[in-house]
Amino acid sequence: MNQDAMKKAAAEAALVYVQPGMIVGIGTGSTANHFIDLLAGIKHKVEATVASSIASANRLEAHGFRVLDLNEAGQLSLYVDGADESNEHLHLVKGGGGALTREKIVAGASDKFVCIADDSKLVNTLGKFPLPLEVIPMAQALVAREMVKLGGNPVLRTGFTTDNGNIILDVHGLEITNPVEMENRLNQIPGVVTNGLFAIRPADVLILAGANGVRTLV
Ligand SMILES: O=C[C@H](O)[C@H](O)[C@H](O)COP(=O)(O)O
Repeated sequence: MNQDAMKKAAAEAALVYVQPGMIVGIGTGSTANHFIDLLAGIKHKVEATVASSIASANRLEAHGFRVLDLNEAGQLSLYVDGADESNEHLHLVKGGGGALTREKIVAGASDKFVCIADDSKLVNTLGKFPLPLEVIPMAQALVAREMVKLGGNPVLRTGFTTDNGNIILDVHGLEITNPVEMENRLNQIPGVVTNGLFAIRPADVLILAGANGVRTLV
């Protein structure tokens, strides 16, 4: 099974969390795209969706789903999304696709966060995948200096603007031994809109697909 087939298998296993009449929060990225396409097969169960990016909203609408504004939808029962890394505590690094801010908002408004991934994403210590920060453009240099002080190497994601009109700094080489402490610390830096650590609000369920099948961590 190749990596994309594993992503699809993880997405398929998440369908059981969709109950009739739900408004489902939907993530962003290639694994979330598989989930959207598979969800279309049980569209009758889904009352509506809330998307974490313009790209996912477009894909959902192309399948004929109703896509609501989060303020209109209120608290959601379920959010399904991929990740770039997870540890065994279901602390995540996200934002490889640049959608981290809206993802963190929708995850924060959801009772259950089901993360779907191929099993290469499970790591002992987070941080091998460069940590994305969404940054207000005028704070780029300030935030970059703060990252160097923390031992990181910030790299501007060139030619990329987030759905919120901001830039992304990908921070290489950060040692993330305490993800909750690091997430809190990065949240204090002026100009950082969101950091890609999802540790204060981790996933509730992690579905991992590998060569030997699918397993679930809770
Ligand atoms: O901003 C993007 C998201 O956090 C994605 O969920 C993450 O990058 C994983 O993407 P993929 O499913 O394409 O591996």
